Amino acid sequence: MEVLVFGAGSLGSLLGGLLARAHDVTLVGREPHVSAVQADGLRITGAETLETRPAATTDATGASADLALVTVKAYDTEAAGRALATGDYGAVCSLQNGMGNEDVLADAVRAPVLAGTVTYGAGLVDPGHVEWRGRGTITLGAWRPADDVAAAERVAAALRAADLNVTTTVDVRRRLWEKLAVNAAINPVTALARVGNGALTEEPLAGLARTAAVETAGVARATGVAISDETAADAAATVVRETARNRSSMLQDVTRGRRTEIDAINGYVVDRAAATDRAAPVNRTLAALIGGWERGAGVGPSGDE
Ligand SMILES: NC(=O)C1=CN([C@@H]2O[C@H](COP(=O)(O)OP(=O)(O)OC[C@H]3O[C@@H](n4cnc5c(N)ncnc54)[C@H](O)[C@@H]3O)[C@@H](O)[C@H]2O)C=CC1
Ligand SMILES: CC(C)(CO)C(=O)C(=O)O
Repeated sequence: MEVLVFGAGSLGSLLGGLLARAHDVTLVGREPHVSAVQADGLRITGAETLETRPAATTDATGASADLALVTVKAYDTEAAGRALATGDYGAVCSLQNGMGNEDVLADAVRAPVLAGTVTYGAGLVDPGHVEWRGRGTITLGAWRPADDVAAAERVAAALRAADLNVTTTVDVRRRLWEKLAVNAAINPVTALARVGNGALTEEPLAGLARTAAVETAGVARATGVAISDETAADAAATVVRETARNRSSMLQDVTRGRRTEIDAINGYVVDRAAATDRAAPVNRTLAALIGGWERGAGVGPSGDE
């Protein structure tokens, strides 16, 4: 299969490198990473060590592939959609955190849009070198009911052919909302308190994170997605325990002075709460504090290094 990975940063480089074991992969990224991959290939270290040689480019204009995986940060999805709209793809699949990405892509491209959640962990440590920080699972599904569910099965089979751990779901919206509850609970609390994920096992941060997750579940239900308070709270608490030694992506962003994905996480919860006449005071406060920091620190607009 021809696979284009739009957003060759941490996650995109890891998945693109792993997929290159079985498929014809092109990474779309930025310099100096792209030149390093073109010159010396891509090195993966960590959970496994391997060297692969995907193609790499900074310009996807007019490209075509059986599958485009989107792995840019949420604030770059519109630009990714515009670039992908110039090309021809069998399917376009977002593997990003946060909500709203799939709708942006579906409005931009003609191909079926798939959504996926990823619990693999990755970090780009040097140009041409990505660290595989955790094995995980990819859960995929078709975004719009009219989209071909068979496309999700084809993509899942292709990813499995490269030894990725993939499941499919007929209810990917629910899966995305569950992940949203986890990110809404952990990311801003760790970023604001400047603590690793494990600190959220103890009060007062445990209670704050739990309230953000439960509030997110209430907003999900108001939009027609059935997630119980317990499911959301337990999902967040489980991820806190399983990733106790990790620093969340939002904590890493604020400590590096980079834009965060707050708008697509707690900001999204606040928007959907307003649209369904619900209150989401904890998510609103967390979003306002991180958003206020972003404006005060002058980060963006692309958030890139
Ligand atoms: N890093 C991880 O372990 C995981 C990340 N995610 C999610 O995956 C998404 C990506 O995260 P990361 O890989 O960590 O971010 P990242 O910032 O490392 O990678 C994104 C890359 O996209 C590139 N990019 C953005 N716009 C571009 C454009 N127009 N043309 C070419 N390249 C472009 C940037 O240069 C950057 O290198 C986020 O939504 C994140 O929340 C989800 C699970 C795990
Ligand atoms: C699950 C979690 C919170 C792990 O750190 C994450 O997805 C992130 O840091 O963005």
